[in-house]
Amino acid sequence: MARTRQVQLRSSKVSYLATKTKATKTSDATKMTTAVKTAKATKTDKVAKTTNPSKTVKKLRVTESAKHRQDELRKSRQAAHYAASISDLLAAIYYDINRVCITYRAVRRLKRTEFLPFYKWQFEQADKVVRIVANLNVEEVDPCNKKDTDVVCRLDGIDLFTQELGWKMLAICAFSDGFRIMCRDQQDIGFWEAFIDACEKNALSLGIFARSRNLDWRGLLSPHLKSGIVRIKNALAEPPSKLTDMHPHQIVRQLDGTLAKTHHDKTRQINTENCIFDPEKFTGEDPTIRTAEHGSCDLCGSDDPCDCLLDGLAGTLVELVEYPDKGVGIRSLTKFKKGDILGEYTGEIRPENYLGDPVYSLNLIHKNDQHKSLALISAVRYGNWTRFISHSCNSSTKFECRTIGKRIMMTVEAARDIGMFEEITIDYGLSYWTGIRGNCRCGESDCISKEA
Ligand SMILES: C[S@@+](CC[C@H](N)C(=O)[O-])C[C@H]1O[C@@H](n2cnc3c(N)ncnc32)[C@H](O)[C@@H]1O
Repeated sequence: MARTRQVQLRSSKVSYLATKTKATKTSDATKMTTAVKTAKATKTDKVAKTTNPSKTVKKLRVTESAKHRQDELRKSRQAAHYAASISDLLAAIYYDINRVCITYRAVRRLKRTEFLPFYKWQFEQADKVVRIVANLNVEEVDPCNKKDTDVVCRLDGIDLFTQELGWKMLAICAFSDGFRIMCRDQQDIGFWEAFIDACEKNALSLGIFARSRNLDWRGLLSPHLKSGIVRIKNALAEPPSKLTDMHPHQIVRQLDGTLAKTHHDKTRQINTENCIFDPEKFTGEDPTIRTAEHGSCDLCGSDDPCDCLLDGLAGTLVELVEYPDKGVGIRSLTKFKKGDILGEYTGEIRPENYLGDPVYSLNLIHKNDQHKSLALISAVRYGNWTRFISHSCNSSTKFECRTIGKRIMMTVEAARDIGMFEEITIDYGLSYWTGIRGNCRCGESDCISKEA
């Protein structure tokens, strides 16, 4: 039986706890840093009083730019030092938020009330984090207040986080177990600084991720409207999202940071989780229906049609991003392992000689005969996120033909481990780049179009 595995995304708690940096500095250390900074500032003031003012301004500027450079250097060293833990933590945050949103949707839309206690608990925990930081900004609170030590004990990092990234980002991240564990345990302010930097770089991505999945971050902030904290008021003044009615895979973050709806030749592209068979568009039986000639199920091994389904979890942890020279592509918001099935390539089933979609169509091939094409899967109008994967001459995924449950399908599978925030790529095949579609711009050293 072919090696297959549904994606096994690691539990956020476990992955973060495994990499959590040991506490090295205490909050006293932070106070010390502040004291040193103050002492330095006082020293500078003294210098200003005893020397020529113009020289001093210059000197101060030089000192400032040197300090800025030093600061940048220190930050980049910190980032490199903590990179692995931070990328694990960010993966945990996306994973946790996604889980909360899936649960919320199950309760609200599917009336799956058994998930309500989990959602309520997550909301309460997130609420505690926001409340503690809000209290801190209104009045001094005892950071070791017994009541709340289970949620947040270290206020330096989380307060800095809120100052730098704002209340909306705090409310979004507060829904994550991984983030809350960090708030409770992480005493190293250097780690917090590097983490804040990484979050800042991905703030837009996190914001879109939360908004397009309907995360109720406003619900956490609105009780604090009366607190007088202006930045909370400002965060809530942001107009409510227009993205909530759209599937996350119909929204693209463009190079200039703006959002666009997916389209091709002025026609909107719609998300579909399954292939669409229309007898008016394909003569004969639906070629995606499993028959004996397609062998056993690749998930359970059964020789008869079974109830196995490919779960779509991997697809919920990717985002659509515009890449230079290539158009829309796919950015991973988690880590995948070699062999993971990332998703099914979906679209409308068309005959093999269909010429209406030269850009997105893929052959549905026979599992036991790679040269036999059963149909075309045309994804120009209907399809899922997999249709946006760019080509690379050194790709991270590959197409496979699979028998799963009652169907046969083309899947996208990890050909090697894929890192957090990496662009997911696939090999379109040599013939793709010989026609009207221009040259490959993957930039790999052995790119097929390099000489072109
Ligand atoms: C299946 S679509 C992928 C999604 C597409 N980028 C979009 O914006 O909808 C294939 C098209 O993407 C672009 N593309 C993908 N990979 C590319 C690459 N390595 N170099 C240049 N263009 C690429 C080309 O325009 C190609 O025809």
